Amino acid sequence: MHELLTPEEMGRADRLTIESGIPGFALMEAAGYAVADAVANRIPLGRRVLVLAGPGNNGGDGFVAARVLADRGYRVRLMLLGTREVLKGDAAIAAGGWRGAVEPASPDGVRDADVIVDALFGAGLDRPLGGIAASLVDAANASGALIVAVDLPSGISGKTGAILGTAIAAAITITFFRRKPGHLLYPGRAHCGRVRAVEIGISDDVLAAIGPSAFANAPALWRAHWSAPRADGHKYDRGHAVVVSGPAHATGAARLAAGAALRVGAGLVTVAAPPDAVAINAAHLTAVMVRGFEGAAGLDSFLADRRFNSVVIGPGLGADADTRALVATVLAGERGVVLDADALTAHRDDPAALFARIAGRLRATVMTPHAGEFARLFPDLAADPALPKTDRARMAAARSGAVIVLKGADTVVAAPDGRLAINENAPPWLATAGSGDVLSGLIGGLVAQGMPAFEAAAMAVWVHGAAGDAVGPGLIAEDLAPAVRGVIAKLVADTA
Ligand SMILES: NC(=O)C1=CN([C@@H]2O[C@H](COP(=O)(O)OP(=O)(O)OC[C@H]3O[C@@H](n4cnc5c(N)ncnc54)[C@H](O)[C@@H]3O)[C@@H](O)[C@H]2O)[C@@H](O)CC1
Ligand SMILES: [K+]
Repeated sequence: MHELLTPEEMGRADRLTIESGIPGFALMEAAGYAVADAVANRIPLGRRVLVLAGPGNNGGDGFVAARVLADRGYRVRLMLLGTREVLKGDAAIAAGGWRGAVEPASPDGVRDADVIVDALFGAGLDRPLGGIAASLVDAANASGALIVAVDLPSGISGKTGAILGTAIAAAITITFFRRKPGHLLYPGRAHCGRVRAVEIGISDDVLAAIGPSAFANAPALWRAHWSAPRADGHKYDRGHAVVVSGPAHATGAARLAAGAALRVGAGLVTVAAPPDAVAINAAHLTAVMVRGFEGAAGLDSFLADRRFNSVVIGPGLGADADTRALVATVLAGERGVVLDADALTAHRDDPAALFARIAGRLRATVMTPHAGEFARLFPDLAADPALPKTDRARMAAARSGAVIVLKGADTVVAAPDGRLAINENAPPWLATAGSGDVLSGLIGGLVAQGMPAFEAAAMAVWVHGAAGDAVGPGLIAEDLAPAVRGVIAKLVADTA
């Protein structure tokens, strides 16, 4: 159930199902029943329900839910946005089954309800809410009633999670078949409350025919590409990750990354340090090894050892020409590379030169920008307000040839081939100094173990979120690597 469908893909799922012989109204009935069940599961019989129905099929679902809830003994009122004549097709049939009064839309009438069923707009929302629709939404939000949204909170784009005008703040959202990107992307996510995707009679064959390319970031997406150590295994089977350290005054980031790479299962991890930073790194590290190198030429001979199979570079380095030279050296080798922080910012004046180096590579390349770093490398994509975060990440991946981890509360991982994962397990405690260094180390550790770039990046983002969740309030970056242990243990147990 980790596949996501855009509203457009969901419309295709609907059409393919209807073409296969299932009437559209059967889908609407199933949808309306599921909404009624969601209300009935939480609210005692006899309570007051107000259904806000819109002019399209989302409103049709609302009519069905109203009928079912009234039949079950709830006191149901229904308010319609527009006149009955606007209802077409299945929505008109659904309205025909509703025996109660149809109240005209009026914000003043949005009161005296324990529950509001928001069936104003779903997948068909195509412009910002204004006028009476916006007033109804604002009145519902202010009413204090528990709001159950049908498919999407009205005003939220299912494709992008953007608020179009104003939007319902739901406690529960019942969506159909599969979730939509707008349920996972902010600000939409914050408006959905708890989201449940329910079956309404669309078959998995339809899913296969559509071939979704966006997914919620869950173990099902990458678990098959990661394995626990073999019983007869050896540390040399688990890869050797390298993390490049900054100078003496900026070494902590590399150690955070190195510790994370080791915890997530790399067999060996070495911090490659400039001469002035060897001693300080060595003083702080135990299982992680330290070796010195001097300049790009020094790093090049260091990396001549083919057993190193991933390199994390950027944290603590400084956004300057020396860093660009080190990055060029690292990218010239045939091993997985994670570019983070200053390795990205150092290329702000000529991102195309960086992308040209990545283009020729055969091995995994992952870039992990936060929004600011992203804007430095992809200023046009960042500045285009019409592009949702998903499209920005996808276009950046296609342009650069790297897997892009566009970080944030709803981190998006995009592959150059268009595959996309939206992460949803990161707690706000992760927004703290050094947290990103840990993430780049996790990716480097997984790439060292032989995982492909997209799967490694998605798994690392998920492990990072789960570790952050395990630590909880008061989290500092140093807590994350130790917490990875429990996350991996649970992953192994769950999929044993
Ligand atoms: N696609 C499917 O598989 C199924 C869809 N169903 C329901 O159908 C919904 C989609 O139905 P529709 O495509 O009719 O779309 P909606 O019911 O979401 O809305 C479409 C109507 O709203 C109008 N509209 C859009 N934005 C507006 C705005 N800002 N202000 C005023 N009017 C606006 C449109 O002109 C159109 O009349 C889904 O969200 C879901 O609830 C369900 O019945 C079950 C099956
Ligand atoms: K809705």
